[in-house]
Amino acid sequence: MEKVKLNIKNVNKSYNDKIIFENFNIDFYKDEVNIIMGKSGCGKSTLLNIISGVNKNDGEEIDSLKNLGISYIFQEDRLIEWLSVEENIKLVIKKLYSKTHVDELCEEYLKLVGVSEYKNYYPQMLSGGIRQRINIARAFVYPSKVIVMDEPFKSIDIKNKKNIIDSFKLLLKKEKRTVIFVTHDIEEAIYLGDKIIILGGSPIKIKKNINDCNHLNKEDVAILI
Ligand SMILES: Nc1ncnc2c1ncn2[C@@H]1O[C@H](COP(=O)(O)OP(=O)(O)OP(=O)(O)O)[C@@H](O)[C@H]1O
Repeated sequence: MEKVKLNIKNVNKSYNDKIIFENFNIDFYKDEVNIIMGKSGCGKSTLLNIISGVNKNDGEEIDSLKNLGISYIFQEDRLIEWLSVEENIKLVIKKLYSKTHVDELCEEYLKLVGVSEYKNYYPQMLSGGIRQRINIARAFVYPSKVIVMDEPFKSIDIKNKKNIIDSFKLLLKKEKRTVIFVTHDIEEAIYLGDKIIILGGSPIKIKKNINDCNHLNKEDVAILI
């Protein structure tokens, strides 16, 4: 079956006199994990910010993904320190559903990422790994169609990283979302990605679209970055 694509067209961005993007087009597979890779400073975060409508495109406004509803997961979690874990989760859905349903969803998602026992804790009482799991649960509990992730597992130690990535996979298995995910970690990209897009050059071009990530190995990808 032909995969459904989300097309982003005519991205333009310059900083001072440096052109980062010039009439740049990119496609993402709907409801799959789209990984974006490329050398440091090439423009990955800039692209995420434009396609999600956080930053303005230079020139004509683009048809961004904003209208689909977006959840963000960054390297640093954005938990609110003065709210408990449970309150942090409920905050993003309390206007959408009845109180009973909000309670149910909160319980369900905290359980899915394995942190139910911390529901009454405050973020500063928790480790970075637990905080990031809560952050992921919060991104998923909100009924967004798109999840934008910018190196979310970068500062997590290897042991916790594996657990967190597995929680993330479990959430994706439960419900389909279009994930647009920037990472420098090739293993992470191969493990999670359905499509890997490698960016490079100045202005940026797509150096390679890897549309089938089965049977890829680290060296295949490393050589392309
Ligand atoms: N607000 C800004 N003002 C001026 N230059 C900027 C600004 N934001 C980004 N840049 C420049 O644009 C280029 C792309 O930056 P960007 O952060 O998008 O790269 P990146 O690929 O995400 O990098 P990394 O992998 O290191 O996170 C860099 O040269 C950066 O210095």
